[in-house]
Amino acid sequence: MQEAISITQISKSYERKIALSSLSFTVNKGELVALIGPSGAGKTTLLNLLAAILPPSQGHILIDRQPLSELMDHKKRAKKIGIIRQQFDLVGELPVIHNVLAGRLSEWGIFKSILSMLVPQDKEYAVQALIRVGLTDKLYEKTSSLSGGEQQRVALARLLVQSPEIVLADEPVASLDPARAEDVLELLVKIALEENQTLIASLHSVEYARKYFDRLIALKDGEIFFDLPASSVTDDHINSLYRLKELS
Ligand SMILES: Nc1ncnc2c1ncn2[C@@H]1O[C@H](COP(=O)(O)OP(=O)(O)OP(=O)(O)O)[C@@H](O)[C@H]1O
Repeated sequence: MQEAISITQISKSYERKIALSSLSFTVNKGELVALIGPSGAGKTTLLNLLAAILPPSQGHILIDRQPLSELMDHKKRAKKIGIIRQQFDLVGELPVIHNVLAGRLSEWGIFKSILSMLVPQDKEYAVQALIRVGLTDKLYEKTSSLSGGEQQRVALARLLVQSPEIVLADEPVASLDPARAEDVLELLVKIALEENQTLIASLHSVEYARKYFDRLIALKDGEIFFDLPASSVTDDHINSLYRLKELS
């Protein structure tokens, strides 16, 4: 098994708050990992460290055995790591095509990026991606006029166009109703499998985590509470993970 991500003794503090405390684990290429745990456990912080949005206070992160801190070239990093979030990170005022093509920005120079705002460049990438997420007829629609589920599909299409090796998803379906949430999550996992991507997603739904992912890493109070294959996770594990302090 080839290693995609390796973290060693990672800690992160915000002023005096310790958000993550001495975490170590590795993730192999192509693994589907769900991060679960109560609110405030440190899931977003961990994903932000892996995306190099935040620096760790201590410890090392390796991506493909290279220090993440050395992966600073924007284009190279975009090919390695993509991120999708609950709030979609789309520009609502722009037509769908521009938001999808934003996944190509790291490939383009400044001139092509500006030109694309007038005449969309590499349009075929966007068309193909939108076909794969089931939004063929929405190319020129204003993004904010789409439903939440459709907007998250636009974000998935943008990720398809970016085509990173590792996808970090921070609560990707938290703002959707249950039926749409499951649809979008199923699509995210399907794309990861088809593209041979490594996927790490934080999820509030333990049910979806067990159903769609290979491995569950549970965080509690900034530490790993368990790290198990999805098939080995029992109701007792879940109950003690979410049990309130005063009851435990
Ligand atoms: N910018 C910040 N400044 C100070 N404390 C922070 C900051 N961001 C997060 N924290 C704290 O760090 C801890 C971990 O937060 P984090 O957002 O990573 O948890 P989470 O597991 O993603 O929670 P949720 O499921 O509610 O999104 C929490 O106690 C939080 O209050």
